[in-house]
Amino acid sequence: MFITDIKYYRYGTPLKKPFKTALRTVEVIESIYVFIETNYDDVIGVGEAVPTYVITGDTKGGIEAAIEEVFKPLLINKHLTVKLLDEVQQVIVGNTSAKAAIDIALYDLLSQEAELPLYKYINHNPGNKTLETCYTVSLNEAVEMVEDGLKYVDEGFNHLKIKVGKDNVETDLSRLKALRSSLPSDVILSADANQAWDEKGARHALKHFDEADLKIESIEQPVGRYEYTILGALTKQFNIPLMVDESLFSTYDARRLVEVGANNLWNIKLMKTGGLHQALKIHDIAQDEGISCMVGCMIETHVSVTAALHFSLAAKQVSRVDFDAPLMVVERQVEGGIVYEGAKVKASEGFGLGIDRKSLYKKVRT
Ligand SMILES: C[C@H](N)C(=O)N[C@H](CCC(=O)O)C(=O)O
Ligand SMILES: [Mg+2]
Repeated sequence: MFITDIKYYRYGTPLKKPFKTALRTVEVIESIYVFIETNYDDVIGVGEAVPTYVITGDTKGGIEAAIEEVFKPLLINKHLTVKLLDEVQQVIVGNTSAKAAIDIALYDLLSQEAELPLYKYINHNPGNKTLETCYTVSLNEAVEMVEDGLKYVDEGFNHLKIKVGKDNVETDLSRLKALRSSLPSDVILSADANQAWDEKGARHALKHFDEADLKIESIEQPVGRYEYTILGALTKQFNIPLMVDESLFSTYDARRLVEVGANNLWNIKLMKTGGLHQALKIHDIAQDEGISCMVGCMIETHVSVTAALHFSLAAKQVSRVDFDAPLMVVERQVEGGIVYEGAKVKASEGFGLGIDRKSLYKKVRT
């Protein structure tokens, strides 16, 4: 099988309500869907990138330029082989979202060719596991956050990830207290600060989180992306487990995080790693170090989140997932792929991603 063309299309999917973090507010998922065509008319690989420039540095124009100027010349007229996965990572630095879309589409093709669902094709520490996604409560006033939290619990979600870090710590804690006292006691609450604090601010916040005794299961990314040493020091100093998110893009990051002792929990996302190929390498480092991983997502739709699900099913260290973004949309654009049953997430039948590629292609092209 060889690659004949690569097509890509922008497509906006409105959210039911704005998604708000300490870093940004989003109202529409701005996907770039990628289709890799082959010499077999009915065999296409599909991928997705999103422009989360505040985290990855990737814009819509940048993603398209990387595909047009770098990945098309690299891939068109090449035979489909596993070697291409390495070449995609090496041909350009950065550009992890464009790499993710291409890597996902290549994995979709490779697993279709092998006539296997993607998670079986990866065959990397295969294990049968049941995964449940958490649901994120956006940063709003306490009353609205409690209202949202109650709704998500009612819909079957037992783990809520609460966004913090935009206002002062006292305000964050009053929101968390309101949630803790309004929700059933067995609901797991975690927090995500999205790099909100400097070192002093993080120490102040984590001290108060420890003292408040609100049974917050973990807190994600208290400080900026390159603050590896501070993350290590905070991990050692405070009781609340720290989850690394924005500081973990590459195997370099993973090794740095191990060195400094930021080893409680890692959040792996395909838009940061440039797809599954690098995510598996980060996973291997986590496995060697006994670090438990969550697989998360940006504000993405079903295509890239389905790829993240297959990765999670195949990767032993992945014990939790944050796949709520596709549930936030007004109307689902993609048929097939990830199946949600309340909080439970499953892969659909079918080879590769199990997505109806042709109907998506038809929809986004017009
Ligand atoms: C959508 C997911 N639940 C989530 O919270 N992801 C954020 C980043 C999302 C974005 O800004 O697109 C995270 O874990 O930091
Ligand atoms: Mg996060």
